Formats: sequence, structure tokens, C-alpha cells
Amino acid sequence: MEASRLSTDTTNKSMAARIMVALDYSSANEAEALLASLRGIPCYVKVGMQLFYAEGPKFVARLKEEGYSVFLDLKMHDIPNTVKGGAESITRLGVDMFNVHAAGGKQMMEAALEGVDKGLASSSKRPIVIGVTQLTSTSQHMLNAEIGIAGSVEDAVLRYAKLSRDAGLDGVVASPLEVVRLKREVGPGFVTVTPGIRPASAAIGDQSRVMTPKEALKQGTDYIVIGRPITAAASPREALESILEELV
Ligand SMILES: O=C(O)c1cc(=O)[nH]c(=O)n1[C@@H]1O[C@H](COP(=O)(O)O)[C@@H](O)[C@H]1O
Repeated sequence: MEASRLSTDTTNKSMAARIMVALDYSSANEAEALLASLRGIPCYVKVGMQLFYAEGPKFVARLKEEGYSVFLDLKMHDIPNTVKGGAESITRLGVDMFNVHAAGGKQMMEAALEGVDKGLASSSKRPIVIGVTQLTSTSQHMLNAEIGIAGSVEDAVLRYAKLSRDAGLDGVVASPLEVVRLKREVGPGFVTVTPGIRPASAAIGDQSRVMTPKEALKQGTDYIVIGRPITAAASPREALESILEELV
């Protein structure tokens, strides 16, 4: 009984480390309240534009001091020199992962890696750098009719993923729907970070290419990103625990 409980706990912990909780809040207080409610569950945390623009690097530093693995999701997309400078500053924050838009091109992504090299102190760990392919809110119709890219979403994702790999990035952000092809055609070790995660009962909202947590992990993705299904729940802890239970 105790042994099986122990192994479930261990599995839960290793599953939790593959869940990135999106701290999409406008204040440190709200983010900290969420983290307090999730205390003891060793999930990754994602700081995006809303929280970073409100609270800045100090909040990221605090998360690192508290021992969290941090994905800084600022989706940089600019000329190579500017992205290089941004990547240097981000690397100095000591985050574990950050992203750039693959649509910025190979030279821009290479510049991001140069920025990482400049920002790395001798003792610090190199962050994982990933390219955003096609946002999970992008549908087939939007891709073709609004963004002006012909062909399937999956092919567009694959093309940006290969460009990201050729630039030297460690992986990509994509939807779980593309993971099998990404792992097969870009490489099994190429990291996949997949938002667009919706438990069966959750509202899809502005997402377009979605999958349940369990199905997403079955595709072989490395990390799933979950925001509102946890943060907007009456009890975020219960929401995360029920997702974890579904995964084991
Ligand atoms: O880079 C991201 O994290 C990201 C890329 C993408 O294609 N789609 C996407 O939803 N995200 C982020 O993942 C999170 C998803 O949040 P929910 O839709 O609330 O689960 C948000 O913080 C988004 O900014």
C-alpha cells in the first residue's frame, strides 16, 4: 500500500515537472497566491508578457531564488541585433528556457544564440532556447486567408521547426497535434513545448489547435503548457491534481 502510494507520488512528481503553468496575471501578488496554492507540486512556471511587463525582471529573479524552473515567454521577434541584445539580457536573468519567433528567420535565431553566449556567466546554466512556430490560436483558415501562408498548418510548423533546428535552437513551441511529425522529421531530441492544452471539460476559448493533457503527452511531447484550465479554476490546486491523476 505504502509502496504503491510512493511510486504514484514519484510518477506524479516527474509528470508535474513536465507541466508548465502559465502565470498569466497582471501582478506578482496574484501569481504568488497561485504558487502558494500549488506548493509542493514541482511544476515548471511560465512568465509571459502580462506578468513580465507588469513586474519585470525582479519577479523572475525571485522565482529563481525560490527554486522554480522558469520559462520566460517573451516571444522575441525583431531585427537580429535587437534580439541578440534581448537574449543576452534574458540569459543574465538565469531563466531555464526562453523563446523567439521562428518567423524572425534563421539569422535572427542565430543572433539570439550569440546573445545567450554573451550573457552566460561562467557559473550559469545555458537556457533552453525554443522557436515559436505557428501559434496554437492559429487555425488553418487564419494561416491561409489572414497570415498569407499557403499549405497546411502542420507543414508550416514543420518548416519553421527545421529552420529553428538549422539555426541551432533546442526546440520549438507548437501544438500537440504536430508533435509526432516534429519528433520524426526534426529529431527525437528536439524539444517540444506544447500549449493548446484543454482537459475534456475545459473551455477552448481563443485556442484553436488543442488536445487534452493525456493525449498531448501520448504524442511524445516534452512539456505541456497549461494556463486558464488551472488558473481560472475555482481551486487551481484541485484542477492541477485532477490533471495529474489523469496522467498516471
Ligand atoms: O509560447 C507560448 O507559451 C504559447 C505559444 C502558443 O503558440 N500558444 C500559447 O497559448 N502560448 C502560451 O501558452 C499559454 C496558454 O494558456 P491557456 O490557453 O490559458 O492554457 C499562454 O500563456 C500563451 O501565451
